[in-house]
Amino acid sequence: MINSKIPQATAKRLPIYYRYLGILYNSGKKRISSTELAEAVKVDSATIRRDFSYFGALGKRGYGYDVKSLLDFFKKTLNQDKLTNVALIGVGNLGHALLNYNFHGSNNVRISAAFDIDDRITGTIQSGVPIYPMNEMKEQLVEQQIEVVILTVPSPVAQRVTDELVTAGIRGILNFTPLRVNVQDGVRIQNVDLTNELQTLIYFLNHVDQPQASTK
Ligand SMILES: NC(=O)c1ccc[n+]([C@@H]2O[C@H](COP(=O)([O-])OP(=O)(O)OC[C@H]3O[C@@H](n4cnc5c(N)ncnc54)[C@H](O)[C@@H]3O)[C@@H](O)[C@H]2O)c1
Repeated sequence: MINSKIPQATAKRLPIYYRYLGILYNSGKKRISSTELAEAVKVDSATIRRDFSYFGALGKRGYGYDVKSLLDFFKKTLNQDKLTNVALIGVGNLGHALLNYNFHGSNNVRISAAFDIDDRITGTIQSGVPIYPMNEMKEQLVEQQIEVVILTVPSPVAQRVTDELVTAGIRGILNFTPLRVNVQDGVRIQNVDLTNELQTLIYFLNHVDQPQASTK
């Protein structure tokens, strides 16, 4: 279980380590040094050692890391040893794309239910996932034991829908809307904003990674 004192930046790197360890394991590799791991995941080895130190002794000095035990450890820590059903709220342009993708790369996370107010799509099945009307949301979330949702509704309704989700017992929201929604303690929000990411990239290109002026 991830300790709540673990920094957000460390928690965000865990899936990267987990994914790469899976690739290594499938290719037959048994052991890896922190330097090799650092080169592969593009995270410096001091950061990797610090990240791993939050979980106690995961490797041995001079030996490196045992790939299988590290993989098993992260699998458990990231809850990848069991299937997690998530719900999608708002099946518009972005919602359809996410339904279509449905985390094909992961065996352990899937969208099992989606919700919308548009009666042209409620009652249908899209990409293998049933779309329910919002008035069935609470009942379905409880029945399917869903605690995590992906929020892709228009921003003007995002707070109202979030309040409904929290009342229905949701504990985690992956928020794609531009609104920074408010929730009570105990509910975790992870914001995803492609515009921000793109603006940050463009900022770095223009201010930090400026190519040297040509001397010709
Ligand atoms: N984070 C990102 O990078 C990113 C990228 C694109 C879009 N977005 C955001 O994602 C959201 C969805 O964008 P889109 O282009 O798919 O919009 P869209 O209008 O195509 O889809 C919104 C869907 O939500 C449904 N909806 C409206 N009110 C609802 C309610 N109260 N309850 C449930 N469903 C409701 C609509 O019927 C529609 O199907 C917007 O907030 C948009 O700003 C974020």
